[in-house]
Amino acid sequence: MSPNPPSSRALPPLVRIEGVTRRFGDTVALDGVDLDVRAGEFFALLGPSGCGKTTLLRVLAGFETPDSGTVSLDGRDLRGVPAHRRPVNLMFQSYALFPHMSVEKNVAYGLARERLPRAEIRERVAAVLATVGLTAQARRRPHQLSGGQRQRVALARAIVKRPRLLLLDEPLSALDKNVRAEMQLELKRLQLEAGITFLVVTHDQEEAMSLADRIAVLDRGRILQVDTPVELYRHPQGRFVAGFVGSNNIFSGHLLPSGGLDVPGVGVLPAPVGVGSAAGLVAVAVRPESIQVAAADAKGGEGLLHGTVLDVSFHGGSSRIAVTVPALESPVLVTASGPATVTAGTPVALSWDPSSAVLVETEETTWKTGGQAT
Ligand SMILES: Nc1ncnc2c1ncn2[C@@H]1O[C@H](COP(=O)(O)OP(=O)(O)OP(=O)(O)O)[C@@H](O)[C@H]1O
Repeated sequence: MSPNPPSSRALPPLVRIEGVTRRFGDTVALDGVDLDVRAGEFFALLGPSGCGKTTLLRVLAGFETPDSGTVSLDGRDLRGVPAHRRPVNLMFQSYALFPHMSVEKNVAYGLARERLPRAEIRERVAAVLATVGLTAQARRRPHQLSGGQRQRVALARAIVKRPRLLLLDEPLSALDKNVRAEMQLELKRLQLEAGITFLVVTHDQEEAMSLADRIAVLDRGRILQVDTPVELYRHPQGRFVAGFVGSNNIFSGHLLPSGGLDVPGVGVLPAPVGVGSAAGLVAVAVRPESIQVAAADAKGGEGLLHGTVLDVSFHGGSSRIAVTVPALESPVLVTASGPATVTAGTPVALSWDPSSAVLVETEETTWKTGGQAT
């Protein structure tokens, strides 16, 4: 069930970020960022290391002041509102638990500082510990807990204050892979139950895809695209997003008026249809699962990409095949369902439906995305 029913889309955003820029010396950490986050949304900021994700969270939390631009929450300008007076909570990467305090004391800490009545604190802490499944561990200290349990304590501590907005900086990065998958589900459940808007920062695209209702992709302090996971995957705007969100094969060439993409040294490949003509070099992306692989002696040669299997790996439900193609810098990646029928060293021909190819860059758009290689 979507926590963000269509009717809520008409509401004004919970968070509105307009033209926010933050520089550190010569580094432009945030470069004119505009972003709206809706109430009740699970929103992810996704981007490579150093793109400005943490700085944006710190601006929202009130730990960082933008050089220019504004941030408002529920329509209220946050300029001049100190961090502790914002209805916002930031959960740190390291969880920052007090080692000498029990789980329940860690969770109660923020409420005690607000001088709430003891009975209310006890009640709220007990309720939130039950929500995160830590009632039995209430008396333990952080070092007596597993990584996943520590993460739950940090979440409990953030949720118990009932913020309007919870900011999570790489919340699952300290956990190993299996626990991470479990905690992703847990985070989603908690978000729905607590009814709090979550803004999570991650450099892990799979994590962003599985958690978020919408994702903003950042690179070098700029937002490149804001969309649902499905839209980002299907319609990436630009080469960077195409290469960063899910794996992709990107071919550079010229679109032919008769159809097809003429890739220098390779030949004419199936290209997207209905994109009109674009002068100059363009980049076309084809997802690994859209590519069919066949033995190289398959009939015909038109629109086929010939290469040699470099590597095959089996992942349970699917296989990943890497194919080297002379004149292309990186191997072409193919995902086949089930075990692969080809082995390393086999000459193969690759093909795909033109409709599965997406035009992600033209010379006109290159400057907007910075034209990064992926
Ligand atoms: N206090 C600071 N002083 C100087 N430079 C800073 C400061 N904080 C951040 N930066 C720089 O600003 C840029 C953005 O940093 P930020 O921490 O926001 O990136 P990030 O996307 O969160 O990266 P990561 O995923 O590695 O945490 C980086 O180049 C970083 O070195």
